[in-house]
Amino acid sequence: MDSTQRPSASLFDVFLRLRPSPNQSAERFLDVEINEQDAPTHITIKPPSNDHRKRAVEKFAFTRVFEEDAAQIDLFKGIGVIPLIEGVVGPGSRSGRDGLLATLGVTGSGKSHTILGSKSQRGLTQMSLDVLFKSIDHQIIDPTFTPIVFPSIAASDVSEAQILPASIFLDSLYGDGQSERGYNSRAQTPMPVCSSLFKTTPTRSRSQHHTTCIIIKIPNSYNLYPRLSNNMYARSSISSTASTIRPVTTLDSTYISKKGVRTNSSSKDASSFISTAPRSNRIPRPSTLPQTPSVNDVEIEVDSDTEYAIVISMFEVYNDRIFDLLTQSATSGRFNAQKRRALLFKSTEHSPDRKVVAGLRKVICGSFEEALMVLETGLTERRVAGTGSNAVSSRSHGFFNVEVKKRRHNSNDTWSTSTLTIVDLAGSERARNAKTAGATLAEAGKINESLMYLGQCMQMQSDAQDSTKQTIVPYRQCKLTELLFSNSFPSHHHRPRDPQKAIMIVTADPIGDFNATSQILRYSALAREVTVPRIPSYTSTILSPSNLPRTGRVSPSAAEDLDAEILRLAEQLEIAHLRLREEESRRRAAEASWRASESRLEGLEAAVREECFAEMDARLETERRRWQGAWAEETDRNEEHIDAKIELLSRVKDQDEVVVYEDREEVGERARELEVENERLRERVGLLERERVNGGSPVKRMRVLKARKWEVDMGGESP
Ligand SMILES: Nc1ncnc2c1ncn2[C@@H]1O[C@H](COP(=O)(O)OP(=O)(O)OP(=O)(O)O)[C@@H](O)[C@H]1O
Repeated sequence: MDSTQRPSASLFDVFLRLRPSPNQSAERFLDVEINEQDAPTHITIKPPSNDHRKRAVEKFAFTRVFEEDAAQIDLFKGIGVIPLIEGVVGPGSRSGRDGLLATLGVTGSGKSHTILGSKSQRGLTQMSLDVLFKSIDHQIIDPTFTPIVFPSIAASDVSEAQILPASIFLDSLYGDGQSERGYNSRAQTPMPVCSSLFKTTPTRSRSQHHTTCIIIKIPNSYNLYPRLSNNMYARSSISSTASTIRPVTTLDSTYISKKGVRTNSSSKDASSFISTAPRSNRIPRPSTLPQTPSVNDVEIEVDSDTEYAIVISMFEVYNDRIFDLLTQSATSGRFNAQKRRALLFKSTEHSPDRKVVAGLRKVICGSFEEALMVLETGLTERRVAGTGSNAVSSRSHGFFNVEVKKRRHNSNDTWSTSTLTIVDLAGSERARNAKTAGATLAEAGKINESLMYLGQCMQMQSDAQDSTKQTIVPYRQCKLTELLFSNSFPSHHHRPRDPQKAIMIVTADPIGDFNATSQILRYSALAREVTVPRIPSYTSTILSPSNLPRTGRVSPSAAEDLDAEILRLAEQLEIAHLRLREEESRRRAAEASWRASESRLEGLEAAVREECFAEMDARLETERRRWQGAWAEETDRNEEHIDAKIELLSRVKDQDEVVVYEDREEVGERARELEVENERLRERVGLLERERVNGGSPVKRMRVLKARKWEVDMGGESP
């Protein structure tokens, strides 16, 4: 069992992180196999001693195992997050490659701690953002300072999103004068001092490009904050001429979102979401968030001739439905799932080859602080409810998307986009342990179901190791697996793209729930092995009649042997159970992929039918036209024939008498005359024919041409 022998096309690098336990004396069911030369990659699990039914020892292989003493920074540097960010940024002038970083584990095992950090420690998300912003600091384009770029950034979005700069987004939620001053100082557009309505003011972006934006004085009756009003008008000016600029209340989705595409939320005008936004004290303050571990020593390669824009969006998958985390008034502290509108994961007009979450609100962040505030805002919105297993348990799968847009410096090129997606999965749990009830129990059911599907998909990865067969990953079974895997395979569309690079961190508590943990390890590990301690079989000897005393009682030594045999049989039974469960999960996966293939076949059949019908229709039409042409030709010929007959008859009728020649010479003379006459008439017919073709009625001309064309099509010679 070697974790390094993974298939080259493996979907995830899988790392295991063990959670430290405050209770050092508790019995561990999980042990790490120490590797003298290298970092550990294997663990074994043994059922706890109080569980008498099971004795099988299972061994699992991971890309790397991080023990309890591993710090956040060890994870950050040890699992390949830095290459992942580099990939997304796209070193040099290369375009980026999407990256996915996710955590998986039993509830309370440390997923959120790893990915989002704690009160004192940053998580992988914050460290990734820090490295990203630090690396592109001087090349980042912020529409607050460079409003002219806003339309091009918005136009590069393919997901019918509602895009807005962070300053507007944050002000709309927290704009009661309590925003972080550090943040405000960046967004402070000069107050209008002009007496006229419009004034052009040169502004300077962080990257030192001179731009001009229009500052407009807004009447206070709009109940907006002056700074916000100015910002918004500055943005309005991008797409409007002075004469068409409308009051702030009419700033609408046609400006904010991509051309003409309106989402539910974006159909509200800006003032409505601003004026209804609650004014809360709970504004996230970057300065109070943890500053450690520091990633100042981490550098990634960026192209100096490139400018970047960072667009952040967040959503959660709750009960198999997708909800935007940046649309609700996060600071309200209340949550009303009824009011939230689920979003679709679908192909859009601008993204026909790839499904995207359509209609999200996306925020352009010009700085690390802004990104942190947006992240905190989304996290507040995320559904969090206390359960028996974990006091602050994630009840949904949270997705944090960082889109890195890049284009040549100072150019009008379109932006290319790569996305780093960070996922904090909800934890699996046993309802019995979690003591959940009602809606929370139903949530747990959905969470476990989606994780089961995820498990099936991941198991394909370890199965692919043993077989040379191409495995089909049944990822279309639920939203979660669709979102995680739909980008995992190479695109054969006209715009080929690399599959995403993905990292999965499995978190486990070595003294936690054995059953739940072992289940997750089984499907997430890159390889697995089951062993049972061998006990010789005494059954035949013990139970042989010669060994049984005549009294019918079993001697103490025979009883011990019997116990051992029962134990051995119980272990074999346990292994059989394990294998059965595995087979069942394989069967489910096979059924799912069978269903997926069936639906694909149905699609193919429909497409082929469609094609056949279209071809048949086209042929019928050609045949009909050909027949029509032939019919018209025939009619013309008949008409001519009848005309000729009539002419002949009328000529005969014009002759008063019929002359009978008896002299042979006279007959010959007359025959020659008739031949000459005949020749003359032929010439005349030819002349008339040509006239008819050149100067006849257009309809007749068409008929003749069609008939000739048909003769040519049918292999005849053109005249
Ligand atoms: N490596 C660690 N070091 C220190 N504390 C940790 C570690 N991992 C987890 N914890 C602590 O354990 C508790 C539970 O962790 P966390 O909330 O991250 O679990 P979770 O897996 O995200 O749970 P859920 O799925 O229910 O959201 C938290 O108080 C967290 O601080």
